[in-house]
Amino acid sequence: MFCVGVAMIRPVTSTCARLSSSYVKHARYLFDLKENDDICRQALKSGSFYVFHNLSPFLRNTGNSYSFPAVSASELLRILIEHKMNERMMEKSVLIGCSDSCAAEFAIDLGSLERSRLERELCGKFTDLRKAALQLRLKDTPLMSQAQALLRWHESHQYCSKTGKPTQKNISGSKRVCHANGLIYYPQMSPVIITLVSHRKRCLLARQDSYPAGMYTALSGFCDIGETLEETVRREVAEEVGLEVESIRYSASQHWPFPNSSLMVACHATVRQDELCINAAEIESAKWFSLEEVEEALKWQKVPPKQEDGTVPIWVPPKIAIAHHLIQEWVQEQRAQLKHR
Ligand SMILES: NC(=O)C1=CN([C@@H]2O[C@H](COP(=O)(O)OP(=O)(O)OC[C@H]3O[C@@H](n4cnc5c(N)ncnc54)[C@H](O)[C@@H]3O)[C@@H](O)[C@H]2O)C=CC1
Ligand SMILES: [Mg+2]
Repeated sequence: MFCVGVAMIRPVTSTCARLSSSYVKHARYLFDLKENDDICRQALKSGSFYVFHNLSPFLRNTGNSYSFPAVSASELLRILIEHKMNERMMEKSVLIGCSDSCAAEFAIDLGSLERSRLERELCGKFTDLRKAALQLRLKDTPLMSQAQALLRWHESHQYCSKTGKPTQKNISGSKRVCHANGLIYYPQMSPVIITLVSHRKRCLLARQDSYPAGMYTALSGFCDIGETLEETVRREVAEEVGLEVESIRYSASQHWPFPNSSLMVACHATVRQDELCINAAEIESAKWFSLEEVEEALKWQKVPPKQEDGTVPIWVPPKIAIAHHLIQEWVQEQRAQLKHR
């Protein structure tokens, strides 16, 4: 048996014999859902739906934490009918994944329905994405961010930039097509590098004037067109703090939904010397930090309160940000080096 609700429709790719790995089966089913409108339309009838209202995700308070719950297809249909909406509105959904048991998962924006009534019916609240990202369990935030990013992309790509005519999404929402000239638009992410620069036993953290008071983080910047990631690291470090990068080491990556979808590529870099020349147009302040100072900054789980002198202690981005991961990684490496000395 392949998957619930799609047995009658022949999948495009899943006919390969001996797909033993469940991960591979899962990936192939997702491919079918993305590419085949009939399979995806069928899956809409049995899938689950994460709901948004004007791009704010729906969260439910579950006592000591918040969840990002999904509604079933039948529940969504009932809501649409009760709110006097056409049931074809379900096709405004975008595919965001499928469960281990191959039940398709969609996201839908119910911004045209009355918000407070929906919140009462679903027993929760539509919450601004930034606030929601801090309230939700860490493991649930990537799905919520991905869903919002895809819905936002569709909302802002309704017209062809060449012909000015409306574009039409395929059922899964993996693309939009301009039928006037056949142009296909795919959801976009902007590549951004984030680099934790270090020199001997200290690392460099910086802040922009738009950051919350006291928050320092690693250097970041969008890739210019035609640049490699390594070139972006070198340019951004030179541009922002006037240092020349000596070596670069890849660490990890992350989808970041604020303010538009970015693919954050996180690296460690070392520099030849430590004299800073800060570019005031981009950076408000940048400083070298010792291991002890970074450990102190990492102690704050949320925005620290003001001290008696009115200043806010130095803190670093929360765990949802890949910057936090980079800084933690550096701390661990420093501690390991101390042990081996
Ligand atoms: N997840 C994380 O840990 C972190 C994420 N970030 C994200 O990284 C991104 C880049 O941060 P910045 O250092 O401010 O970048 P940046 O140093 O490149 O400066 C931003 C400027 O770059 C220009 N720019 C070039 N391409 C752009 C594009 N595709 N979209 C928007 N602006 C573009 C604009 O003039 C913009 O004002 C931001 O979206 C920020 O939210 C930043 C730090 C930590
Ligand atoms: Mg920057």
